[in-house]
Amino acid sequence: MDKVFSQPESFKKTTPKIDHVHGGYETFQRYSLDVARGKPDLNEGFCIAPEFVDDREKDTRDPWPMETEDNGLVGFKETAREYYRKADELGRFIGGLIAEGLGLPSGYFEEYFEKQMSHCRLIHYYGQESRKEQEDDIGAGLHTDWGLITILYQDSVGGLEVLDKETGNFITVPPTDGAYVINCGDLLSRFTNGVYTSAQHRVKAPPPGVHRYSIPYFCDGNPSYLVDVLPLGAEWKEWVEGRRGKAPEVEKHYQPIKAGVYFEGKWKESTLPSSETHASSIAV
Ligand SMILES: O=C(O)CCC(=O)C(=O)O
Ligand SMILES: [Fe+2]
Repeated sequence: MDKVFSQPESFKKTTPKIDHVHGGYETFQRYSLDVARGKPDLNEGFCIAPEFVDDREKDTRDPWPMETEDNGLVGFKETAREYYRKADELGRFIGGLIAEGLGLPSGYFEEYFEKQMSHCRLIHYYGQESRKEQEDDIGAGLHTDWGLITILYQDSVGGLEVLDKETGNFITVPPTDGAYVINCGDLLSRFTNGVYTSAQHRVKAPPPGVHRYSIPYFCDGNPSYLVDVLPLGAEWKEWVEGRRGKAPEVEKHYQPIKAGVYFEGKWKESTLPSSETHASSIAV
């Protein structure tokens, strides 16, 4: 992954991410996941979207960066595609387990996963060497993930923390060899009427000179899928399995929303206008 990010800026910008749908290179400090904090996150990314993997959109543009012996990227596309597909499979499998755990048929979330708009981000965190390290240097601001679940790989540097809502303390999520972190996202929370909560988490920036890499795969669902609160209560299981009849009345904490609409809204609120805008504010 370091090979991707060590390319010259001009090269990285040949495949820019331009909107919430497509993938591509995301410049340093593009996002500010903690909207209230309002400071840019100290990371850059490369976002792999469906069109990078299955040519679904029949876009003639090759979204992948050029691979040459000189730039060391030969094999990047193939490896990244393979990773995306495997993560997608794992997400569906875990989705099946979650459905079963909720007393639903294991295929309950299949329609959600069908042609889903998943994004896999390769993330590179780094502190700014020109600046003194600051206590509040944040690699990724406090946030919840947006989709059903996230499958997160992190390297051995550490820095991921989850907020304990009861105490207000942060709990570190140490890197564990051979293990993924699975996050429950906002849409799973909405499906379960808040019974499952999407935990707030953040990433502390590594100290100057240290580089951290992670790969979250976000199961963000089919954009047209209407996410609605599963009807909880005694009749719940029966109603969902039969998919018929009127759902038992429950007090919904969330209104139905299309997965794509939710995702677009969250992306827009977390994205800064452009890295250039912020370059001036952090240069001092
Ligand atoms: O890099 C990490 O460990 C977590 C990243 C994350 O939370 C996110 O991108 O949503
Ligand atoms: Fe996250």
